Amino acid sequence: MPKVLIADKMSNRAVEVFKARGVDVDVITGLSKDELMKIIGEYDGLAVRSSTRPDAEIIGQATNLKVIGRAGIGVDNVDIKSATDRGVVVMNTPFGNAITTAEHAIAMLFAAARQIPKASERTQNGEWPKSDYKGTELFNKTLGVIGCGNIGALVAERALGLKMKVIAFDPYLTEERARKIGVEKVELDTLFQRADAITLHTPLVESTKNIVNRERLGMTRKGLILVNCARGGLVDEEALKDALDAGHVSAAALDVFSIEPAKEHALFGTPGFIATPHLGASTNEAQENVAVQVAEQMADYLLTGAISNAINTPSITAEEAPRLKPWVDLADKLGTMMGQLLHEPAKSIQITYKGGITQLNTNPLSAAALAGMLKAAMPDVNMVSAPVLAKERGIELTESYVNEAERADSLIRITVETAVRKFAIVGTIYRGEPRIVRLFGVPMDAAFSPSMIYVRNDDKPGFIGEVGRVLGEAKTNIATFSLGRKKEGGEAVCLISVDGMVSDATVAAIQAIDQVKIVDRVTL
Ligand SMILES: NC(=O)C1=CN([C@@H]2O[C@H](COP(=O)(O)OP(=O)(O)OC[C@H]3O[C@@H](n4cnc5c(N)ncnc54)[C@H](O)[C@@H]3O)[C@@H](O)[C@H]2O)C=CC1
Ligand SMILES: O=C(O)CCC(=O)C(=O)O
Repeated sequence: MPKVLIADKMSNRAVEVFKARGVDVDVITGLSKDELMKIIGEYDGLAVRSSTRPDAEIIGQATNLKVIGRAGIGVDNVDIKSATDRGVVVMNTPFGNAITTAEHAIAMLFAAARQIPKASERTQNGEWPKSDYKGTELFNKTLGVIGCGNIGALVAERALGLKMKVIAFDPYLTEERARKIGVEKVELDTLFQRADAITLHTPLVESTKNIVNRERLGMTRKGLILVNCARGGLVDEEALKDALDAGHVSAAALDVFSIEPAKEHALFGTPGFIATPHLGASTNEAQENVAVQVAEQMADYLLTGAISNAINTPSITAEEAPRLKPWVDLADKLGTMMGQLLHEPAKSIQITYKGGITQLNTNPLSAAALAGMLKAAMPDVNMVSAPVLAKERGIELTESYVNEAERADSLIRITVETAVRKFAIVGTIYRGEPRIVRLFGVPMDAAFSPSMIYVRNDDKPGFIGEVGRVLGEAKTNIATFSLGRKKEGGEAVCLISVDGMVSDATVAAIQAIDQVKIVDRVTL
């Protein structure tokens, strides 16, 4: 039974889902990095929010880990590269807390426009400071949305409902989508120049770091309201403090900070400044949504191989997973065989899908073939890490699709090119079993088995008897013997399944047989 650690506080619904699905689950929150490193090796899955930060060192100790699930959207607390290199799937829950976070941004906008927190505090202190708080009406004002994805679009829709004008900057926002949401797509500087209020909804990446900086704040209208419920680091906090102190920015509401938890900050106490402690996703509804979703996704993956909302590998739906399984297995076996028979580095790999299989999601099959091929040199590679590792090693992957397949309903052909040769292996599934139907240009029909001997020989009499003699003398039992040849008397290929692997001496004895050109061992 797979075992999962929930390392951050999340709704107990996650535990209920894991248990109901047959996944063993421990909830241990507040662990130090050292404590987590000591126990992470026991777990197949790690579920986190934002406090736990699975970095390269933690992932390095996670010898059984298959999946990290983020109950939320931002995965900036997870070292995705280390996870990918170790073949660990990283998944998030992209929609479960989006509405709640959009509502928080709108709440922050109102709170900033009317300075509600300070007015409330002073009223409750008995001051009745009515004349100190003349706010800003939002009606008819222009809201600039930076990042118009899930949450940005939800904020835009709500602001339109408040009868604000909404302009948006997002390099990936199409005119069509902008029209559908009802926003005007503008350039970044235009947004800074035209907006009465700006709200941020991008991830923190190189292009968004300090996207609100001193220069851009200088372009804005006097009295600007700024809201950030996305990520700390999007706003240059020092420049914001100066703009608030100068009265150029009238109010700013931050839910997120460049360093969290932000227990002390230069902005604290600045007039017009409002802070919440990264509460964007903190509602019962959102927390239940993300907890249930992350537990279901992780359980699906651990129990069935279905992958949803993964950041670092293609998705496989729950319906697809069982249909793909035999083909993933075939692709892995073909790739593994190829990897063991190649004796020089691959430059490129071409995978051709033929027949009915072209209707399936072939991304996982290509990843499995690559993983199989790389396994000879990198035993820990898997479907998640293989595409990245292949790319890093300069191996070019191309995929092609042919509607018709010869001699079978569906075929997978893997062709690998090295500096000196080009090899191809073709396989199919017949009656539920993976089979090799062509090996290096020679038609054959062979099953895969854990130990195989591959021989390339001249098609001349006496060969089979000689191989039988060598293996008999080595006390090696032959399970199956498959032969194929291009033409009578031409080049032939032979795959022999044996019980247990043969020794170097046996390989040398086969190599010494007259007709033999090449002998190799394949272990699956
Ligand atoms: N405060 C909180 O508790 C929460 C914060 N978040 C954060 O909110 C942010 C937005 O989340 P979603 O809308 O779900 O993400 P999303 O991926 O749906 O949208 C992000 C948008 O930013 C855009 N973008 C990327 N680079 C950009 C750039 N240089 N300039 C402008 N736009 C750019 C993308 O095209 C995309 O449309 C994320 O950083 C997420 O981590 C999400 C949930 C809760
Ligand atoms: O889990 C949380 O409270 C933070 C949510 C968040 O920032 C996210 O989902 O990106």
